[in-house]
Amino acid sequence: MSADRPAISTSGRGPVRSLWGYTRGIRVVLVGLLALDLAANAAALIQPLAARWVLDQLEAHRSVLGPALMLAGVAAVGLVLVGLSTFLLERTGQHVVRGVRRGLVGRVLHAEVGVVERGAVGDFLSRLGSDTTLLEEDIAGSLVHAAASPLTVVAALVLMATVDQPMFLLVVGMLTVTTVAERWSFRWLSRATEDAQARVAGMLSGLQRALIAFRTVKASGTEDLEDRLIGQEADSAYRAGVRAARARAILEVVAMIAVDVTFLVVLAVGAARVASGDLGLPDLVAFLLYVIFLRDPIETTTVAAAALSAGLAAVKRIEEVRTLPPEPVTTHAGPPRASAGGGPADVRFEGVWFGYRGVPVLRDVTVGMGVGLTVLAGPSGSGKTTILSLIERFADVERGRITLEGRDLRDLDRAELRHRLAYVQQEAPLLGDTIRAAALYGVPDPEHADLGGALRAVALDDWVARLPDGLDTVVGERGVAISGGQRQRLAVARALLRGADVLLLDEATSQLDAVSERTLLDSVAHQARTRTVIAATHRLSVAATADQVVLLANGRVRSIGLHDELIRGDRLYRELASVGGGTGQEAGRDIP
Ligand SMILES: Nc1ncnc2c1ncn2[C@@H]1O[C@H](COP(=O)(O)OP(=O)(O)OP(=O)(O)O)[C@@H](O)[C@H]1O
Repeated sequence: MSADRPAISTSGRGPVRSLWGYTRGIRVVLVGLLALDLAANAAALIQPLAARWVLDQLEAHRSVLGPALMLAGVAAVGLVLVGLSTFLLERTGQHVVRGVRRGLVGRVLHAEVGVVERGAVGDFLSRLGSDTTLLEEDIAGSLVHAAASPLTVVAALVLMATVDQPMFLLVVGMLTVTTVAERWSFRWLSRATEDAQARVAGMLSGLQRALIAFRTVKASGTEDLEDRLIGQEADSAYRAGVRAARARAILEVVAMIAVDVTFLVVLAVGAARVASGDLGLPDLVAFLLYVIFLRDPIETTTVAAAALSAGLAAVKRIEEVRTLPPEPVTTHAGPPRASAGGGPADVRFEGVWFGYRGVPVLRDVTVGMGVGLTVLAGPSGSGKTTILSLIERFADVERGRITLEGRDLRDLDRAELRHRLAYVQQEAPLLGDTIRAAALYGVPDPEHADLGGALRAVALDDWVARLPDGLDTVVGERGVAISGGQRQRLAVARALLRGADVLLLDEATSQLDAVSERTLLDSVAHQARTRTVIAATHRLSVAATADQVVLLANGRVRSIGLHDELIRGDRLYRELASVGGGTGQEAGRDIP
């Protein structure tokens, strides 16, 4: 199969709205956390006033014990509140991210086959991993702080206004200039973060591609080439990361300069006003303490806003996966006619047309496939796998219809349909870490499944018996510890155990030796006595025992008949049988 892989399309919703959407269900908690954060900040806000009280008491030669105790008490309460709110914020962030991650996994697994196959796997992984990690920092660090800290700044400003209005206006002016300057850095930061995340995704996709084809990479001596290509993505991610770090550093420095310059200006202006008698010394000290106090919420606001803009870049990428369309649900699906294992199920294609993104692949295909073995033959690219995919409803036909027992597949619930089918895909990947788990994967009633019988049917029983751990032998997620032929046979065993009415085999014997293939074909033939077995293959040895052979060429049904009939009557088939497989669509065009 071939497939070009365009990037995952962008979603229409703005990232801020999406981020807000993630907090559904915990908004009350967030409000509580905001209150906690504000209480912690309020405790800090009281301190300058308490300090002024201490100074006033000193000036008036009165006892400072009361105000001093209050100062210490407020500081202690403030510290406890800060610790509590930091922990609860982190926990809430983790909670939100868990929900987003689970949602993403569900989305990808329930999306349409075509949509997922067009996206690069590494890209999905990076969105699930590093993008959601950024989001976690974002939620914990910014949502609440970004709301609480500006409020604290406003409260500090209000208190400043009560102390001295001219100096209050001075502080407001300086903060306004700072905010405008910071906006530039935010944009810069957001772009750089988005770029860095996309590069990390590119790096993961590249590595994943190279690891899947690891032996080919080794055999082709292209380790250095792959190293360079993947390394380039890592370099680009580094450069984007540095740009983001620069923007973040500038932001923080701008914020700190603003506070420091404001402090100096307030000190100079305030000292002049104290000298002229317009301002009392305790007022100036309280005012200066407020300016120093501002450093913290301003820094927090800046860091939170920086995390927010970085997080929003991640949200954008997360949303692109979260909005993947799921496989459409058949709302008008009626009750199933028979359950899996319930007997004969014929599949009919009636004038079926289908293509991938506008390029026709199947053209007016009409064929019936009932109980027995149907072999789909034809040159490479003639549409054999596509026929199996359409039966599984990985995609729907464009024109015509496919029926199962007379009912249009589009009228059947997908899950119900797939329950009645068993499919062995070309690469026969194994899911499950042991032989037992791999063979029972997706089997409806694993406790009562005849595992031994299925392994015998595919001639794996002797091999398994010789293994020290038998059925519990670990074969690895991708079955790398076993040979290609054994993997195929295990995949067929799994399909047999599903007890489905229709068995779909895509090149399921391509890696088997003649003896193993014979054994497997006998099992298939046995299955075909009561079931519909449809096998796409280049190995026309399979076709010799078939009840019918459907020869495809250029997406059309060229001939239907028994193997011997086609050998006698079709030159293309004869050629395919003699060379053991087609070499391309050309064969279909050249031979009349
Ligand atoms: N996901 C896809 N996106 C775009 N084109 C595709 C996709 N899958 C298959 N095709 C194209 O459709 C045509 C038929 O492919 P298909 O895999 O059905 O052929 P096949 O007969 O099974 O080939 P083979 O024997 O080589 O496995 C090919 O030209 C292929 O490039």
